[in-house]
Amino acid sequence: MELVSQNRCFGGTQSVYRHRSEICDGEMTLGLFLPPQAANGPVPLLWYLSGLTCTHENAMIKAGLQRHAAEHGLAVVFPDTSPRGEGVADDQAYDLGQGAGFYVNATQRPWARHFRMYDYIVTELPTLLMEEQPLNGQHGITGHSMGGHGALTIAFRNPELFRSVSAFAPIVNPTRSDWGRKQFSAYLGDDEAHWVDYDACLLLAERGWAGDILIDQGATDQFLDLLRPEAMANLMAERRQAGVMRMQAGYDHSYYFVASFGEDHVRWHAERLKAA
Ligand SMILES: N[C@@H](CCC(=O)N[C@@H](CSC=O)C(=O)NCC(=O)O)C(=O)O
Repeated sequence: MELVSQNRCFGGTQSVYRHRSEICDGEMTLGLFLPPQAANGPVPLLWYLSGLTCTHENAMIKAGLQRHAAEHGLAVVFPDTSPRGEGVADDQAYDLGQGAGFYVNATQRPWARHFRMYDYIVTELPTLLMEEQPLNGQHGITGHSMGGHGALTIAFRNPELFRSVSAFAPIVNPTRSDWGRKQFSAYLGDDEAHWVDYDACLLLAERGWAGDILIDQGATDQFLDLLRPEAMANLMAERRQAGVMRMQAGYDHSYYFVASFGEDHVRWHAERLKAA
């Protein structure tokens, strides 16, 4: 990975790297926070997947996770939300194409060549980070909105890699939402059988999750009808799934909401990754 920038941050370092991705067939950018503890030996890694319109930078500069990660000795990676560049397919809408990869492996033209964010997060980037950074192989995953959808679906499908999971205002049931149906149709085609692997509610119903789950959701989020938190709440109750789902009074969908509950999420992951 090529270092783009590095800043001292809460006794650790906040870096930005660029690297060639074989999976996405192009250049990808990411943020990586290393806590002060990483100077003394490998540390666990928390993955933060961002939402629609975000780059690697939004959460890195707005969520305030570094202070809590430094306290608990966790590294945090902030990947981009899609491949980018002039030769990469895009759409004029904010919720399709660049900045809106939905953490799937696209199978349809013109997306299939570059839009392979599921494999990028699950296979290529973990390998690269483990090779080059002081990480101990314990991974937790969280994310916001589209990134919350990514965190839940990726954890549920890869419990051997991701030991802890949480989400902020996730899209929990994209096969029943306009934040999902439009994108899955474009990226995966119209056969809905191919969408099942990317829907957190459908995956949890089919596979369960052996650990517990933390979800925070603003009760006055402007996108509640698209996020469908009630589908996950009902399912968790039906399945008797261990976890905590909190409807936070007065909070919207913004990074003010994420920053307000970031400390709880970092602690959640630290407790579970250190116990692993
Ligand atoms: N442009 C749209 C919505 C954009 C938006 O709210 N993006 C959120 C994530 S939404 C789900 O994935 C976000 O994180 N934005 C970046 C930020 O820094 O706030 C609109 O305006 O309606």
